[in-house]
Amino acid sequence: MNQRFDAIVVGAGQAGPPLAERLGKSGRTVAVIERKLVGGTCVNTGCIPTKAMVASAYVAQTGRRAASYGVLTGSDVRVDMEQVWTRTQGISGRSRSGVEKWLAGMPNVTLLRGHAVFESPHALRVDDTLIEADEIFLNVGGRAVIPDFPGIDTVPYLTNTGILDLRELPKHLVIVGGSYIGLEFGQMFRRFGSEVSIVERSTRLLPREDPEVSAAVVDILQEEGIKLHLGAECIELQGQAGNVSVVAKCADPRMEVRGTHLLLAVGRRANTDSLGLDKAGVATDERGYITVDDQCRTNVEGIWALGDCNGKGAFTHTSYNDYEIVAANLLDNEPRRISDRIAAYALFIDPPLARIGLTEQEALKQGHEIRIGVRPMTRVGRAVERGETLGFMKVIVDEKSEQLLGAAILGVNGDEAIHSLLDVMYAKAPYRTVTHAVHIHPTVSELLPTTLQSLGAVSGGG
Ligand SMILES: Cc1cc2nc3c(=O)[nH]c(=O)nc-3n(C[C@H](O)[C@H](O)[C@H](O)COP(=O)(O)OP(=O)(O)OC[C@H]3O[C@@H](n4cnc5c(N)ncnc54)[C@H](O)[C@@H]3O)c2cc1C
Ligand SMILES: NC(=O)c1ccc[n+]([C@@H]2O[C@H](COP(=O)([O-])OP(=O)(O)OC[C@H]3O[C@@H](n4cnc5c(N)ncnc54)[C@H](O)[C@@H]3O)[C@@H](O)[C@H]2O)c1
Repeated sequence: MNQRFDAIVVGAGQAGPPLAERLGKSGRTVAVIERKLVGGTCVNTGCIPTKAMVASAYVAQTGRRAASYGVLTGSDVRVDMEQVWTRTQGISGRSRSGVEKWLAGMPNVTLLRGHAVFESPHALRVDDTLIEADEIFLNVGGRAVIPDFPGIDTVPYLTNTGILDLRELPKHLVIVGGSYIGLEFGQMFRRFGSEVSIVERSTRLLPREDPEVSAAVVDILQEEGIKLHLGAECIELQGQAGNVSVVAKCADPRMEVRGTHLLLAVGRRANTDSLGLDKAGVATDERGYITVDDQCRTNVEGIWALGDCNGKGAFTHTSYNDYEIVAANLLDNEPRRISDRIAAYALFIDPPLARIGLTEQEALKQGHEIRIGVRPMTRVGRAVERGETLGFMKVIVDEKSEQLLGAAILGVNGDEAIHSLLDVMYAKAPYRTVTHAVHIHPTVSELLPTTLQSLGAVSGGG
């Protein structure tokens, strides 16, 4: 059977549905093809379920600290994983149904279920149906990398997907990978009551961040009893269900970490290997990401790639921004570009690490003359009042342009407060816009002007 549409969107993740709506409203007939769950990674196995679980973990931790606030709870804090699971699935499921209803109500849009594979540049096969269109938008996302560690075929492991199905608390969770996924799950399960060990190849956690950020995150996690094993080279897996071992053979000294459950969190890869891209002539890079220009256009006329699969971002907000860029260029005659985007992300441990723009290391490497302002959260009134004083704020300013180059807030409410700096960066306004602004007392944001008034000496440039 053959079906023809004006446009096809492959994948109903973060960019596909809003783009389908805009295309449908423009009068085009649109097919959205989804092989699994509408909403993609974020809604079903990523941001939404993990942040729901992080919330449960936060309450558990606050419960343990209750007495220090003068609140008497009367018994030890215990976590019922079955109830955490039910709550998490409820939040994720309601979000998915919302996207399903939204798609069903879109004018000119048809949702087709199945795995899409190219047969030619403008035709995709879904089971026994050939679907054709002049315009094709790929929003196929990614999945967890499964590393080829010796033992991987015999030792049971979890990824970000399987760990969400746990209904009982692991006694000892061993995590390979000390970045976003490893650290968010690591702290969360520690707070639920598991022993947690994190095994990381690099000699420091979050190696892309400035060293003092990595060091402060180490302190936060170790303080909660998480065991960190850094510099873990040449990993080999051993054991069976309930008794797993991660051995780092080249570490000096050789490391062996035993536990009951194993989570692999060593990165993501694009879902481009089963898409038949060769039949369409669509180019990918050496890691399998679809090559795109500044407007998400591939090398083939009439084919675009948006979201995680193009390798230009790895977050929900970057995927959504790709939709905005494609819609602006195609439908609104507005030349929006990926390169206009400022790096922004948060790691949702507690306290969160929020990051925008350049790190200090990146700014220096790019030859900027910079000035740095730092303020510990112990000197932020709101943090003191809340009894959550871990972390610090750091701002990086370009000496010549007087513009903000980047910032990090590792601290309570940092994930919200950082946006006032991000908006000033988008406005390309001088940093004094912030120092002259009057912020609300008592908030974390209130101390951002003060931090910018205390910039240190100039460094770099030469
Ligand atoms: C554990 C975890 C936590 C995360 N937390 C955050 C967070 O807090 N904040 C944040 O910004 N980001 C977070 N992310 C990242 C975020 O989830 C992704 O960046 C985002 O979901 C990418 O969206 P996307 O639209 O590119 O792809 P996806 O959401 O992955 O959607 C792609 C869709 O395409 C479908 N598909 C793939 N191939 C085909 C095919 N051939 N035919 C038909 N359908 C196909 C898939 O089934 C999927 O539904 C997290 C990720 C993980 C794994
Ligand atoms: N808060 C958020 O926004 C959020 C949360 C979770 C995930 N995500 C997204 O998911 C993506 C994937 O996250 P991730 O944490 O799996 O990957 P990542 O690429 O961020 O980090 C992988 C980590 O595993 C380590 N590693 C790689 N190979 C290893 C090996 N052989 N042995 C030991 N350690 C090894 C790396 O050094 C690195 O620290 C992120 O890039 C992010 O975009 C975002």
